[in-house]
Amino acid sequence: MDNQDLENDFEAMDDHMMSSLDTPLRPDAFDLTDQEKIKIIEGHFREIMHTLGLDLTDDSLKGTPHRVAKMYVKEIFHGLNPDNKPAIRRFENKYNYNRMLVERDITLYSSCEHHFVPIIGKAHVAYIPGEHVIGLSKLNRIVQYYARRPQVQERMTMQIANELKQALQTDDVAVLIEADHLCVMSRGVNDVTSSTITAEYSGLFEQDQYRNEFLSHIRKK
Ligand SMILES: Nc1nc2c(ncn2[C@@H]2O[C@H](COP(=O)(O)OP(=O)(O)OP(=O)(O)O)[C@@H](O)[C@H]2O)c(=O)[nH]1
Ligand SMILES: [Zn+2]
Repeated sequence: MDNQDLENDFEAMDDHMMSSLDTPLRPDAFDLTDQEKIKIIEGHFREIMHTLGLDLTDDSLKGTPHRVAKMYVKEIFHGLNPDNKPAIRRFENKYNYNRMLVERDITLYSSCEHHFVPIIGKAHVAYIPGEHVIGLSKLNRIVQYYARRPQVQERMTMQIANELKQALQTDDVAVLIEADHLCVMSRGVNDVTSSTITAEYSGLFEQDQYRNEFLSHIRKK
């Protein structure tokens, strides 16, 4: 293998690493309107319920296909559509606040992409402002946007960290997610006590001093 091959190989690897951070979407993912998606999903979900043997003329069940379809498109998978990405306005860091800002215990509801059952947990995020700050609630909104799609926890953690870096124009960000996966708790291995922790540290947070400060803040109650 000559140098050029090696370089091409690294580039391909880079591309792969970049794109593997994105939620896998079809190129024509946004050709349908929300209303069209709801209609199609409703039909498929009716089929699933019918196949399971449920009586769709029953008063309590007949609205379920539509409810599930609307919930998928408008609520729990709302973050698949980039139109729903939170608008984030950057403000000048007028106060020159340059210590750590931690937003802890952010409620996180997501869905496991392997089983389509809930992932429930908390996200803790931190950054060290450079020239810019953003509104506090935008940190929660970024977490919620990436949570509201079929996910694996590792990718969700990285997606949130990357978005924070872009929004805040700094590499000094930390994200830690602790979550319970219903697919582990209520089926399969049926383990109700284990939980999953993932973290991403970049910039100054790669240093022990900053990482430990972040960890001590999120441990305090
Ligand atoms: N790495 C990772 N794995 C996950 C996540 N959520 C669910 N999984 C795992 O995805 C795996 C899917 O594996 P399979 O063996 O195909 O699925 P399964 O037969 O239902 O597996 P069991 O859950 O062991 O019964 C399971 O081990 C899940 O626990 C996640 O966020 N990250
Ligand atoms: Zn799962």
